[in-house]
Amino acid sequence: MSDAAMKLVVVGAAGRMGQTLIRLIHSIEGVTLHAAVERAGSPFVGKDAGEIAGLGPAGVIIGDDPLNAFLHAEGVLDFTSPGATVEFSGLAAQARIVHVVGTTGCSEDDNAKIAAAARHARIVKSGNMSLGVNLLSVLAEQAARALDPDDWDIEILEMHHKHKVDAPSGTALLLGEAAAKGRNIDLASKSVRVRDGHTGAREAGTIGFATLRGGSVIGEHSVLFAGEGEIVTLSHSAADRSIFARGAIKAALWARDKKPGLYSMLDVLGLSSQ
Ligand SMILES: NC(=O)C1=CN([C@@H]2O[C@H](COP(=O)(O)OP(=O)(O)OC[C@H]3O[C@@H](n4cnc5c(N)ncnc54)[C@H](OP(=O)(O)O)[C@@H]3O)[C@@H](O)[C@H]2O)C=CC1
Ligand SMILES: O=C(O)C1=N[C@H](C(=O)O)C[C@H](O)C1
Repeated sequence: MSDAAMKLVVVGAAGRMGQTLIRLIHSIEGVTLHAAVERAGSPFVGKDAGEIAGLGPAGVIIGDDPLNAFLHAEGVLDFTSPGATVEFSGLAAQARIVHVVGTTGCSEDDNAKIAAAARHARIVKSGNMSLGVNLLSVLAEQAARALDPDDWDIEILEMHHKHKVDAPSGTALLLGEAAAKGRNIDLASKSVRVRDGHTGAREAGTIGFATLRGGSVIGEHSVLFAGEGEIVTLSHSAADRSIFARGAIKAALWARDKKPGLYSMLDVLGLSSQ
């Protein structure tokens, strides 16, 4: 592996995560900001990425041509939107660079296209890049395995800022998948994503989701195991977006010498159980 700083592109550079990534890349060793990209027509195109992130001039001007940005880079950090991420996965595969995907709200079809791109590219994708949430998912899987589904109901509660556009959050779904794995069930057929009106009693063995949105909340997640007379709650609070950015940069460095494939943060953090 090269000792030189890894050349990274930030797509969605002017977004909440894009700005956080640019500040963090500037402050840590081993990585350098090679290019910054926004969508064509964005008012941020042509502006200095460092200025937009509040650092002062960085000498990297935000462009709108992702393939050109990827060609001489080694990795792309992508916290944008599902449609954009699908496009970037194809371009990153073409440029043979690492693609770290934090974007949430991807459909099954989007995920299939990203998985196809991973035949030629090293992609690390996770609904949450933080160490804490990935550890929480391991604990949720263990608790779900240990607690009898006839006696313990699993509910996942999340709250995010008012600008968030997808629900349930990528993290809530990641935690749901972990709990489903612990119970050896298929999440899609056992999840209850919405409750409204006369729903009838709760069906044993299902995994429920509840979504709150408001203010500037960065990310709150709880997995509740509700039994007769007691509740076990496993939870995580994000106080700063840098936890996600730090994880994304770690993922890019980890994937630098890996073979093409679709990896998760559990792989990056060494928390994967199989
Ligand atoms: N996995 C994780 O750890 C985390 C995941 N996320 C996820 O990351 C995503 C982004 O979140 P956040 O930063 O808050 O959102 P923002 O809306 O603040 O930022 C997204 C940025 O991407 C830009 N963008 C969209 N499409 C394109 C495109 N085709 N080309 C270039 N840029 C594009 C947007 O531009 P425009 O405004 O013009 O559309 C915007 O600047 C969400 O899906 C969120 O859930 C967030 C935090 C952590
Ligand atoms: O949109 C956000 O802000 C976040 N999105 C991710 C998610 O959907 O879980 C991760 C984090 O909670 C912040």
